Amino acid sequence: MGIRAAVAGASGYAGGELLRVLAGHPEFEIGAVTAGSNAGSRLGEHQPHLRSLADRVLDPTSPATLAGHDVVFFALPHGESGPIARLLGDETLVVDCGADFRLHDPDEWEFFYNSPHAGTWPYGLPELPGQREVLRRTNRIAVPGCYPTSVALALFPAMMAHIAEPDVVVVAASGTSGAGKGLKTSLLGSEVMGSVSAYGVGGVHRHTPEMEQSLSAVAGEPVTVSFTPTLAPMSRGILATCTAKARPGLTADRLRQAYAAAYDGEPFVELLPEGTWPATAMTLGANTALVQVALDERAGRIVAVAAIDNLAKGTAGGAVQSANLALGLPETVGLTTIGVAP
Ligand SMILES: NC(=O)C1=CN([C@@H]2O[C@H](COP(=O)(O)OP(=O)(O)OC[C@H]3O[C@@H](n4cnc5c(N)ncnc54)[C@H](OP(=O)(O)O)[C@@H]3O)[C@@H](O)[C@H]2O)C=CC1
Ligand SMILES: CC(=O)N[C@@H](CCC(=O)OP(=O)(O)O)C(=O)O
Repeated sequence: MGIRAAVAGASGYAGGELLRVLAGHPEFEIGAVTAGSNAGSRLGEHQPHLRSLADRVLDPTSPATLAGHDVVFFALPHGESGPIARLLGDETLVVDCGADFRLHDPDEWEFFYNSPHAGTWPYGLPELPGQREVLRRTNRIAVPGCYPTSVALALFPAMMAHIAEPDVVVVAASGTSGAGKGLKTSLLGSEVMGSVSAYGVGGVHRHTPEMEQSLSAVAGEPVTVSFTPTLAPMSRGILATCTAKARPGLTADRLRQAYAAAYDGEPFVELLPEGTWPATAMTLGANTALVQVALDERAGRIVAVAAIDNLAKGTAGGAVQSANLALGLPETVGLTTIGVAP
């Protein structure tokens, strides 16, 4: 008998990707699959690509339907997981793909999410210094946001090596699945196709404090991030272009050495060969983050670029990677670096 896992929010994009990963994972057995307004319907109506699970019926999302599992993955809108998670016992590993438990500072939470802070759980990004050990000893995991995953992986080596000033500019492009399944006019095919647009401009996007939290912890000093998200006409993928002023005397060799050292032996993050730049298409369907870095000597800035699949390393793959650690399994089991193309 495998590790029994429930997925709350199974009709959504993140829930669907969790089920795709779990269905191919040798240690997991899929238990309850739950939803909100779509409870009572067949999973196959919402996730037609998950053929072997098509006849499963979605239960309502409640402590009763989620009880009795070894692991519960939440893929609900933020604000929805906290009240239910509190009622699950310590014997259950709870992994929240939503934002509820990511931030340490309650004031930052209230400012960006306009609701009371639910609390803080260990952050599910094993690549951050010391985080793997934290995740091996926890029964609660806050999965990072998709943009913050890409930005932390692009910049933490520079912050850790103290070769970058703590003042960062990020422009990142996301595919439309990042916004979830909810219908929004700006996400209609006719609006998105053939155009790239900025949104959440001017320090108002809720992922900004999460990026600052990770980078500040690694740098050992407050790091400010000016973040501009953009929406690109693709269904999956994030390409984050991040720059920070270089500390005096930094050389291109020293910069590359810092990144090579940080990612040596990492199973899911690859520093690409010099001259090759990440593209979202290189990561689709894989739990991979691809990183490249250069020193812009004219401007005196470090330029780091990361590509991920927002639903894979950016959500479900990252969630399973962290859950593997918390369950004492090999970190890589059930996850792949082999993507799909075109
Ligand atoms: N999409 C992405 O790239 C990423 C998403 N995440 C996070 O994952 C979570 C889910 O996102 P995503 O899959 O994109 O969103 P979707 O809108 O695609 O799916 C939301 C899911 O939550 C269910 N749901 C909605 N409201 C309620 C409720 N009140 N009670 C119970 N269930 C409810 C929906 O069920 P129903 O169909 O019945 O409405 C659906 O299953 C979010 O917190 C998001 O921030 C994190 C990183 C990246
Ligand atoms: C394209 C798009 O709209 N992206 C979403 C990313 C949010 C996401 O999924 O992250 P959370 O887990 O923090 O909700 C946005 O900018 O709000």
